[in-house]
Amino acid sequence: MLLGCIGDDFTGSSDLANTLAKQGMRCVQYTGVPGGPAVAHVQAGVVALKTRSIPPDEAITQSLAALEWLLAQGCAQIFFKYCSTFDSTADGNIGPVAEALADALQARSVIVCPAFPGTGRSIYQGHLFVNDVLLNESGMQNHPLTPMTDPDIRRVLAAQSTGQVGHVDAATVLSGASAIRAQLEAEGAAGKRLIVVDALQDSDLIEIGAAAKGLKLVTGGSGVALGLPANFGIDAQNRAEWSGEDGSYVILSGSCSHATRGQIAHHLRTHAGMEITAEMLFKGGATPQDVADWALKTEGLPLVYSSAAPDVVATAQRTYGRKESAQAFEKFFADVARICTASGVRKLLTAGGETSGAVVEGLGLLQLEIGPEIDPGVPALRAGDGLVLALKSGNFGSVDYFEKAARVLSGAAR
Ligand SMILES: Nc1ncnc2c1ncn2[C@@H]1O[C@H](COP(=O)(O)OP(=O)(O)OP(=O)(O)O)[C@@H](O)[C@H]1O
Ligand SMILES: O=C(O)[C@@H](O)C(=O)CO
Repeated sequence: MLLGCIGDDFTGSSDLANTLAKQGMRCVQYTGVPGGPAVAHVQAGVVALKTRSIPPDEAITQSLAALEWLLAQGCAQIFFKYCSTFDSTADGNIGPVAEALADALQARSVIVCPAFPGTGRSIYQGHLFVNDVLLNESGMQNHPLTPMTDPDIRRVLAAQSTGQVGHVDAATVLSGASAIRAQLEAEGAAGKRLIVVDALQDSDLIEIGAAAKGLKLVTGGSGVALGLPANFGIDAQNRAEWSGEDGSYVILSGSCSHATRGQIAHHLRTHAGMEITAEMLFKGGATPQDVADWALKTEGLPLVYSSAAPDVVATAQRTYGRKESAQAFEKFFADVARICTASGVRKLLTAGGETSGAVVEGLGLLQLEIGPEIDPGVPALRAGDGLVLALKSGNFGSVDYFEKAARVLSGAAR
């Protein structure tokens, strides 16, 4: 294994694996830290954790365990993947985990670059934009678990780190890989170990990737991984073969993100859907078995969703608790997925990082092979014979994403 990756959620991990696979790396996504060695042909291993919104000390412990396993597989470079909207709580976990990994690897200059221009996320003067608005005006200020209210990534990171935060500005990035590397070294030498790097477009990320050659630790969104495979001499033309599955589908969405809600509204115009509310979970009204039975007997692309507008989510959180309601929905979706796959569903689409993590863990899927891209940041995945999946990050995908994903999972073109 050449490149070892640690993802703080499951959809984000498949987003990273998608980028690496598109750049020709033979890549596998693991659910948590594997119990044994990786098979020999894997060039990039992505250990998917569910550490984005748990207490920082637990996130550090899990991330260091992943690091230990990846180093034992021979990885020369470690990549810590977090969200392109820098999703974090007030305490972390991006800063605490990045610092713990940097300590363990004795890394002096660590890139921090959440940019993903393909999905509209760019960084200019340390500020994160989503398309043409700042992060705190993008809808992310209403996220159920990690509301983002400050667009200055340097300030957000400094508040959750022990050390000072450095910066490589856009003008330096536009000057190319050597200038970026020189500024990274200078910031590191000045004691600023975590260094926010501006990036506006893919060509910036390729230069940042080239500047990262030989660095022990790189952190960011999937975009900054674009330039890393070339450092290992990987040919971008290498692509794994993909064949889909026959059989029925189920779509499960616990994502309350803006893009997902638009995709759901679009999908419900032509497909059947069942909404799950907090009241149904906490006061009774639908069991996972009832819902799975409905999905199993519904033709086409049945959608089960709890996705709701920010005021509905806020009311549920006030009434039942933020953590309690999140966990109740996640467990519910994992149970529905278990019943559906045990009853013959072969194609599973999930929306939302936490939701997808709960489903993949609930199904006990240990590793996922990476198939073709459905939409930027979302690959088709194979969990072994008879089950293919697509794990969609909340804000990813076009408005007709669910139908497109269904086509790719069945082996057709997008
Ligand atoms: N109606 C609801 N009320 C309260 N909480 C909800 C509701 N529906 C879902 N949730 C919870 O909100 C959280 C949504 O997070 P999730 O990561 O799944 O989606 P997302 O934030 O859109 O995706 P991503 O992290 O990929 O951007 C989950 O923990 C889910 O259980
Ligand atoms: O980087 C992103 O935006 C996604 O891969 C993700 O992590 C969302 O959960």
